[in-house]
Order: sequence, then C-alpha cells, then structure tokens
Amino acid sequence: MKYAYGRVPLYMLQPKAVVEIASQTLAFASQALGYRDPSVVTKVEKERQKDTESQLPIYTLAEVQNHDIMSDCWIILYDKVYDVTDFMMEHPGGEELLMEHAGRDATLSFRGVGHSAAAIQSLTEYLVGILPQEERIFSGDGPCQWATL
Ligand code: HEM
Repeated sequence: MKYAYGRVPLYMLQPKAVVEIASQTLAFASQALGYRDPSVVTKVEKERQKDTESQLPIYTLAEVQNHDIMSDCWIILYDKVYDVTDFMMEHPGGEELLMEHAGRDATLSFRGVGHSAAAIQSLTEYLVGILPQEERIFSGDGPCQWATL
C-alpha cells in the first residue's frame, strides 16, 4: 500500500486527502481481516463449475485453503467441502480441533475419532461443495477407498 501523504501532518491536509487516507486505511483493514466484496463473490460463484454427478459446486484444494480462519472455516472430508464456521462453537470435540484442520483435509482425523452415525449424518448441514475429480482421493477411482481406510 502506498501512503502518498506519509510525511505531512494530518491537520495540514485538504479534506479530500483526509478522505483518501481514510479510504486507503479502510481498504487495508478490510483486506487484512479477510473481507471480500460480496458482489465479486456472487459473480465468481455464478461462473463456478458444478460436479456433473452430485451437482455440487467444485472447489479446488487451493480455494479451500483460503477459508482457514475462525470466522470463515472450511474443511474437507471424503473429498467433500464443508463450511463449519457456524458449527465451530457447537462442536463437542471443541473448536480447536476444527481449527487445526481449517482449510485442509480432515478425513483421517475425523475417521480416527470414530464419529457416530449421527455425527456423519449431520455433515450434510455444512456441505458446500466437492473437490475437482483430479484432486479426489477417497471417491471414484481415487487411491483410497472406504474399505482400505
Ligand atoms: C464437520 C465436521 C465435524 C462434525 C459434524 C463433527 C461432529 C461431532 C459430534 C456430533 C461429536 C459428538 C460425538 C459423536 O456423535 O460422534 C463430535 C465429537 C468429537 N469430534 Fe467431531 N465433528 C467434526 C469434525 C471433527 C474433526 C475434524 C475432528 C478432529 C480430530 C473432530 C474431533 C472430535 C473429537 C475428539 C470428539 C470427541 C469429543 C468428546 O467426546 O469429548 N471432529 N464431533
């Protein structure tokens, strides 16, 4: 970010310059806090490809990685993408465990804990998408099948 008025005291600036500084600061802060312009998201979402079989929106591993903070947390389980942001504080295993896997694949940990059938069923509430075919490892022809886990 460029501070054009960096060395000039605030009281000496024209109101226009003060407004410019304020808007620069606001833009920087919102970027740092991970705010994304909803109109941009909507446009991208409209163009997003859907999986032909499940009709779920396709998200790549790289895209899921962007959702790795408490207020925007996605995890991957069995090649599907889950937005667990709203579930974070309700998770019986604690929010730290979900945050440890934020933006990443949590399948082995999820399975290792031995979640109940009810927990597995509740996943559908948080489902937002699926990995592209070439990044899937559990479904289809991927190297890991349920039976080998
Ligand atoms: C969307 C994903 C998840 C959902 C919906 C979920 C749901 C649940 C539910 C309902 C329970 C209560 C016990 C049961 O019914 O099995 C539970 C417990 C637990 N979960 Fe998860 N979980 C998720 C992800 C994870 C992940 C990624 C981990 C990582 C290790 C994890 C670790 C645990 C642990 C350790 C417990 C046991 C807590 C205890 O009994 O004290 N969970 N989870």
